[in-house]
Amino acid sequence: MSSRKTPATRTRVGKYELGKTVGEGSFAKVKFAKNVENGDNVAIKILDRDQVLRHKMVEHGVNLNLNDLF
Ligand SMILES: Nc1ncnc2c1ncn2[C@@H]1O[C@H](COP(=O)(O)OP(=O)(O)OP(=O)(O)O)[C@@H](O)[C@H]1O
Repeated sequence: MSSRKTPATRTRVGKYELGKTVGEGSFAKVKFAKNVENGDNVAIKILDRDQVLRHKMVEHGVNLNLNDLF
C-alpha cells in the first residue's frame, strides 16, 4: 500500500484558489487566496448573503451565490 497522500482538494473561484480563513467580521469571512494564473497572493472577502440582504447593504438584489461555497 502506498504512503503517498492525495493532495487536498482546493476550492476554486474563477482564477483564485481559496486557502485558509485569515479573519472574520460581522458580515464576511476573509480567506487567503492565490491567483493561479500569475501566482499572486490575495485576500478574498466572502460576504454572508443573508446578512447583506437582511441589513439592506445593497440597493438592488445581487445574485450572490458565495454561500454555496462553504
Ligand atoms: N486584506 C486583508 N488581508 C488580511 N486579512 C484581512 C484583510 N481584510 C480583512 N482581514 C481580516 O479579516 C477580518 C474580517 O474583516 P472584515 O472586513 O470582514 O471585518 P471587520 O471590518 O474587521 O469587522 P466588522 O465587519 O465586524 O466591522 C479582519 O479583522 C482581518 O483580521
